[in-house]
Amino acid sequence: MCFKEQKALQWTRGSAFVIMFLLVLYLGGMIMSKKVAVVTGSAGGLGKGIAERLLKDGFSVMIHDISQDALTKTETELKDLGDVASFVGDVSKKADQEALVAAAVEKFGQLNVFVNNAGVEAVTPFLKIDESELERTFKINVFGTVYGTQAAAEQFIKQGTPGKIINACSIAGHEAYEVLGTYSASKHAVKAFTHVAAKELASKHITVNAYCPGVAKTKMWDRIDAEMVKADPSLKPGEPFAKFSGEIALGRYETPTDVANLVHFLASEDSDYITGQTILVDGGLVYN
Ligand SMILES: NC(=O)C1=CN([C@@H]2O[C@H](COP(=O)(O)OP(=O)(O)OC[C@H]3O[C@@H](n4cnc5c(N)ncnc54)[C@H](O)[C@@H]3O)[C@@H](O)[C@H]2O)C=CC1
Ligand SMILES: CC(=O)C(C)=O
Repeated sequence: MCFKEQKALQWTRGSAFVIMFLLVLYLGGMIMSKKVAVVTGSAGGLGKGIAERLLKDGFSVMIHDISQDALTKTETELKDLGDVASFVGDVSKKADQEALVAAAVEKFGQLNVFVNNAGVEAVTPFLKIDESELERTFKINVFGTVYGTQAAAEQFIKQGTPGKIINACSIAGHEAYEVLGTYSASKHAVKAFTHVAAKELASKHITVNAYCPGVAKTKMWDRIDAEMVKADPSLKPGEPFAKFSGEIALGRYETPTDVANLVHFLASEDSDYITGQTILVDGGLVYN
């Protein structure tokens, strides 16, 4: 090979190396710049709707639930929408929440949004509320929200990036409803923790807000309806749901999409100047 040919070969090799290097940098940047969201309790109901919307928004999403079977089914359903992975855990256990954040970071490289969606209802006349109901409801709805917020905030601080925490509150966090005393109290506690976490974490560029749905026809409301009928035998199945949703000004019950539209906004840069807010998304039911 003559000197000219050797030079040309060297030049070609050098250029190929530079192009490969730039490509790796570009693809790496693309992967790292893709924002990552975790949604707890997202095997079904409102959480699944939120996960679906965030995937469509371009987030990589770690879905999560206590129910392995439901979670696997949902992951399969969502996988054509984008980067989705799943993690089984119990929000009421601090170690599970830390493991959830670690799994999201290991899978997708970072964390940007954490949605404390998982929650349970409790339907009992006040005089019959017992220790096990108080413990279960507060452990999942309140301890779960605190542990999720702590685990996510620790990760944002470690990354040195801003972050967004979005909690599931409820109309029951603004009003208190008969036979929903324990549930209402737990959602009032979620509201209080949303306020205080927003105040304490603002200096770290972490925002904390909540969505407060009204009456959505998920499995939760199917159970509430059944329990309300049990508590008042004069009611027929479907009547409690019809009574609650009949009071909605916009004339229809809520869908997961209605809730996901608000969470989409709270997860986006458009909400960067909003923190400590518990926003009603109820079609016109509670006004404050
Ligand atoms: N459905 C409604 O009308 C309203 C719901 N909300 C709130 O929205 C959130 C979602 O509600 P829905 O989708 O209706 O409930 P849902 O009962 O239909 O779904 C909740 C999901 O959370 C999971 N989950 C329950 N306990 C868990 C735990 N310890 N750890 C991990 N996952 C757990 C369940 O397996 C389920 O997949 C809840 O926080 C609820 O309180 C608030 C207002 C109204
Ligand atoms: C389920 C719920 O959040 C209610 C009844 O307010």
